[in-house]
Amino acid sequence: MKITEKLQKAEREGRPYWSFEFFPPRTAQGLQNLYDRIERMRNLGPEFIDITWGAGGKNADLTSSLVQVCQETIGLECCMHLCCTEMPKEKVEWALAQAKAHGCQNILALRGDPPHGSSTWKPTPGGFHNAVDLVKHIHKNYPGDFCVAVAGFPQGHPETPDTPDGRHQEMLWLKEKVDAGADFIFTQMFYDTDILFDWVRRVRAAGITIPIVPGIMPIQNWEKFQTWVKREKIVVPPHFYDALNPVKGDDEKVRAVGTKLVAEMCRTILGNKEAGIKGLHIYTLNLEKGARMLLDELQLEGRREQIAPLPWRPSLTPHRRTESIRPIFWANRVQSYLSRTDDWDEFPNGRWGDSRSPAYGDLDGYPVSIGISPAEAYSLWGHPTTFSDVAGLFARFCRGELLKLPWSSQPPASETSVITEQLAKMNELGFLTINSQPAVDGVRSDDKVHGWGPEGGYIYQKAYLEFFVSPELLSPLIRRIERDPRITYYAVNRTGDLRTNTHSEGPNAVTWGVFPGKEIIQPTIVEAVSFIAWKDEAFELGLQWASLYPEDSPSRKLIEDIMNNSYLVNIVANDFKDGAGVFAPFMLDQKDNGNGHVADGVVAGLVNGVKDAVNGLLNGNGDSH
Ligand SMILES: Cc1cc2nc3c(=O)[nH]c(=O)nc-3n(C[C@H](O)[C@H](O)[C@H](O)COP(=O)(O)OP(=O)(O)OC[C@H]3O[C@@H](n4cnc5c(N)ncnc54)[C@H](O)[C@@H]3O)c2cc1C
Ligand SMILES: NC(=O)c1ccc[n+]([C@@H]2O[C@H](COP(=O)([O-])OP(=O)(O)OC[C@H]3O[C@@H](n4cnc5c(N)ncnc54)[C@H](O)[C@@H]3O)[C@@H](O)[C@H]2O)c1
Repeated sequence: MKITEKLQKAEREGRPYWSFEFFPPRTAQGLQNLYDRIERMRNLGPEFIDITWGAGGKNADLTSSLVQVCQETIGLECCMHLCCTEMPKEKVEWALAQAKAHGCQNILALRGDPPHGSSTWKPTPGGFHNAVDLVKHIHKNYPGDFCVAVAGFPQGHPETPDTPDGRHQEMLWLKEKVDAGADFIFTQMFYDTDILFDWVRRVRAAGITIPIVPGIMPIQNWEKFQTWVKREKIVVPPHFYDALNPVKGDDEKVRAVGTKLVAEMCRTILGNKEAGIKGLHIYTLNLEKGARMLLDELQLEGRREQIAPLPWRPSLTPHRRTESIRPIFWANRVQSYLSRTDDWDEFPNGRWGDSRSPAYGDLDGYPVSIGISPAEAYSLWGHPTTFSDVAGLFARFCRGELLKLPWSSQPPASETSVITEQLAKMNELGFLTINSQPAVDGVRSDDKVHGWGPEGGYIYQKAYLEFFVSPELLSPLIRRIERDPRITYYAVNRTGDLRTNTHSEGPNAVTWGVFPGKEIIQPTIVEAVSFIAWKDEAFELGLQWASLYPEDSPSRKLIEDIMNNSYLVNIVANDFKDGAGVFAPFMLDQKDNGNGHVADGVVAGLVNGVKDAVNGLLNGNGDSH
């Protein structure tokens, strides 16, 4: 069924509607778990769901098969996102034909963000320039088959100048999409309803009468909230921060307070007669609880009553087909570990979660983006021309003298202060760090530096380091790491050459908390699958940094070379009682005695940033066998 018909029906019945957005998960296990989650979330009564389109057609197969399963098997009306980025017409044809074959009658026609490795959008030869071209193409080639939605930006599109002329021009382009046959508008996320209402007024004044469906991003935890707000440059009203700042260290409280704030925002939207908005589109980020809590808080009319329970049938997830009793008791506790609760991956969402979670890689529905203009990059990082210039930037960041790196959008966390000098030295030695945590052996959960989670608990961490390094420095480092059985590592280059000394594919918990009356909470893990999924993003960010410099410039070439040649490495010092152990293989303070220690003057040489000298020395005498 077309979404416009569903919206008209809800309006005739005088009830609000809501819908959910999901993205194709990054890992196979995440996908399997998402099917079960969507099936459960069907009971929250969404009028329809939509599935995002991976940047540049990446995961196009996955978007298409998610649409198929949701439409045909789970029985939810789907809207498939479709972008123009890196999509020649044949690929667009394929996607539309598949959607039609799967019974999907709704497409969100988008231009898409710039392709991988580029900070500006360029059309693909033989493809489309703007969303409007896609809208026209769909109606011309599939007359009557699809209801077509388009995107609208209450705060203005980031590429449009924020001036009266810019805003006027953007409205004309939105009107052009509508005149080309768009049936309704999904908005970008926002938290300021005044901005939304002002935009709706301008949309209506421009003669656009089609329904507007506002995009609502629940506040799931502090990190995600911050990431999205910064990434999309979303204006947040001061009362949001007044309420969230005091609880930002406790994810459970952030979600509770955030739910109330967002619910109040939704009530304001639905209650504004002039705007005439009748429903909400919830960006779930593939998580269940935020959407559920928001709908519970809103108590919208028609919630639950309208939903007939699904008849029991085997799970869509193959390894759960043998489970015979659902949903409360499971046949086999170990096998059903993941589904013991519907929110096993919700709290607290750690630095990087469990790759089995459908929510793993939640930025992946959208293109990876460094989110920085060339001008900002030059002012932050200048124009590096030697490896030591780059290493110097990393070292300065670790010492708190630089606000951002392409991989680190915020200054180092306070917990990093205890290892600042070691990190800075590592960078000067050629190990470009992008992530770290010190070891922690049972500090209280309300500790100002290392604490997190509910009151009355204790926190533990294994020391962790993640960095880029040249193959020349990697080999001796690995030999030194392998002398200490307490240290595990993964190293992978851009093309996927993986080295590790781990013997298990399963997760290695690196942060865990013990709290009164709860299971152990293990928010941060290291494991091969998520590391491999993450490495694409890590290298991509570096290449985007390079692309901010003009073609053929020394800075672009230098950073591209580093990304193309380096390995991304993570190491875990599993003995969390030995805080210094993680730095031992780097021999930050030692002198060479010809027996496995760095040669006299090498540190000084490295500090001066003479990369070739470093590599030569470490290869020649810095490493022993
Ligand atoms: C609800 C929503 C869902 C999204 N889902 C996805 C997704 O699944 N996958 C993904 O990769 N991205 C997604 N995005 C991001 C989106 O692709 C980007 O924000 C993109 O930059 C804009 O897409 P658009 O369809 O609005 O493009 P367009 O309407 O083509 O606009 C792009 C830019 O060009 C300007 N413009 C518009 N028409 C013209 C014209 N005729 N001539 C010249 N300039 C013009 C606009 O003002 C704007 O600055 C989504 C965004 C929203 C709001
Ligand atoms: N290994 C994996 O499987 C995997 C998967 C996904 C993401 N990640 C990592 O997770 C990060 C995103 O999580 P986050 O938002 O918690 O990260 P973050 O940028 O907030 O940093 C996490 C910790 O690393 C420290 N840190 C930040 N930049 C650093 C740097 N340049 N050098 C040394 N330490 C630094 C911070 O002080 C903080 O303690 C990514 O940057 C990536 O490194 C890893």
